[in-house]
Amino acid sequence: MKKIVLLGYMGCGKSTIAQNLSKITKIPFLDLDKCIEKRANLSINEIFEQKGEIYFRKLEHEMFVELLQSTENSIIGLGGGTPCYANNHELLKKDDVTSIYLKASIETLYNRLIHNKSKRPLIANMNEEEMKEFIAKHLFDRSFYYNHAQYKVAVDNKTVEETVEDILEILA
Ligand SMILES: Nc1ncnc2c1ncn2[C@@H]1O[C@H](COP(=O)(O)OP(=O)(O)OP(=O)(O)O)[C@@H](O)[C@H]1O
Ligand SMILES: O=C(O)C1=C[C@@H](O)[C@@H](O)[C@H](O)C1
Ligand SMILES: [Mg+2]
Repeated sequence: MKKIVLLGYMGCGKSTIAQNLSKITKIPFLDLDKCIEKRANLSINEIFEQKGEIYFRKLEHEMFVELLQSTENSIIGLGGGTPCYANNHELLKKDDVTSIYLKASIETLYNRLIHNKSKRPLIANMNEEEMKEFIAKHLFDRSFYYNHAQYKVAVDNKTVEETVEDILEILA
C-alpha cells in the first residue's frame, strides 16, 4: 500500500499535479481538502468561518491519518498547511510513504494565487501588497515543515507535464 504524498504552499500545484500524475500512473488521487469538505459537509471556507481554524486542523489531521491507514495505493494531495500542524510532518517519513515537496518561489505563488484566492480563507481578504508580504513570511515559517518531505521538486517555470515527469523519475 504505497502512498505518494504531495505537499507544499497554497498554489504550488498539489491538486493540479496530482490529478495529472494520477491519469498517467492510474493510481487514484485523493485531495485531502476535498475529503475534509465531504466529511464535514461544508466547504473549506465554511469550516473556517463556522467552526474556526483549530477545528479545521483537527479534522485535517484525522483525515490525513485515515487516508494513510487505508490499504489502497493512492496519491494524496495535502492542504497547504497540513505538514505544519499536529505533528503531521512526522507522517511524511513513514516507510510506505513517498513524500514530495513541490517547491515554488514567492513570485510563482503570488502570480498564481492573485487570480485565485477566494476559495483560500487565509488570503481571501488580502489586497495585493498584503498578500505578497504574507506569502513571503508564511512560506519562510512553513519551509521548516515542508523540508521534512523525502523529496523536493522545484516547480518554477515548469509546465504541469515537466513537473509530472520529474515526479515519475523519483518514483521509477
Ligand atoms: N506549471 C503549473 N503547475 C501547476 N499549476 C499551475 C501551473 N501553471 C499554472 N498553474 C495553476 O496554478 C494553480 C495551482 O493550484 P492548485 O489548486 O493545483 O494548487 P494547490 O497546491 O493544490 O493549492 P491549495 O493548497 O490551495 O489546495 C492552478 O490554478 C493551476 O492551473
Ligand atoms: O495553507 C493552508 O493553511 C491552507 C491551504 C488549503 O489547501 C486549505 O487546506 C486551507 O485553505 C488552509
Ligand atoms: Mg489543492
